[in-house]
Amino acid sequence: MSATLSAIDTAKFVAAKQACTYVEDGMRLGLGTGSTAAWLVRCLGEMVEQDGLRITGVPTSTRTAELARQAGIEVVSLDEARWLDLTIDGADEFDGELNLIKGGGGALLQEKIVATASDRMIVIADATKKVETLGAFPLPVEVIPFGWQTTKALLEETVASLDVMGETVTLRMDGGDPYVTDEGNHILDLHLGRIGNPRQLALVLNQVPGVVENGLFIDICDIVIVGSGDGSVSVTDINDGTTRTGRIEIDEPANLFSELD
Ligand SMILES: O=C[C@H](O)[C@H](O)[C@H](O)COP(=O)(O)O
Repeated sequence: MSATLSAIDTAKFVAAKQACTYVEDGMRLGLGTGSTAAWLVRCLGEMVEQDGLRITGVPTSTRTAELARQAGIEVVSLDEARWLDLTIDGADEFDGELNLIKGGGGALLQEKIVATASDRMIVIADATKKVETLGAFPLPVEVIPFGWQTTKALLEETVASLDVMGETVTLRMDGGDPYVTDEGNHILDLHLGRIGNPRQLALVLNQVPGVVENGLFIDICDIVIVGSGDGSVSVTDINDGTTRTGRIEIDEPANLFSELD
């Protein structure tokens, strides 16, 4: 096993490390899902173990719950926590207004509920996630299994009348079977190419019977932290309109990397 992080893992790691500077003792935290959020969970676990940080975490998927427990983080349900100080999560795309596409890993429903129940949401990402206009990444929509083909047809009809480039809708598969979310639902991926009006689309999609939630996060994210392979980070805060840059020193990547396996 190599002790050197790849540029993409370094970018994710430094973004996660920078996000940890927002975490204070006693906080109730929403813990995102995905490869970037996994770095966050590892970094938080290290702070719990080495610095005695006391936090409770509400995971946004069974995968993250398992990872958090392994990292020594106290895990509670959202109903136990009720309201959270901060949620830190990854994203598939974000634009200049910090609107997001999420759900590439299938966890959008719990992620949106948890982020919405938080005082603040921070997204951690590498630079590939930044886009001028959302939509190159297929937009995930969680639908109930009952009548999903009818829901798919209704979604195709719906997006055809909106300001988007493509209209193809595909059922996400897992091997030979439809992908099943933590809530027992399926995911329809909307290949839109370009989303002209994400705010309108987010509202319209949720009007289609069978749709549980869509992966557009509008007015939910407060801060985006972008990490780079050289250890630099940029922090954009939508509330005060600032972007700051800095650098994270990566002193012991080998130790953190060894926890990946
Ligand atoms: O459902 C998954 C989540 O929305 C992830 O946060 C998103 O897909 C980004 O994942 P990653 O950090 O692995 O690119």
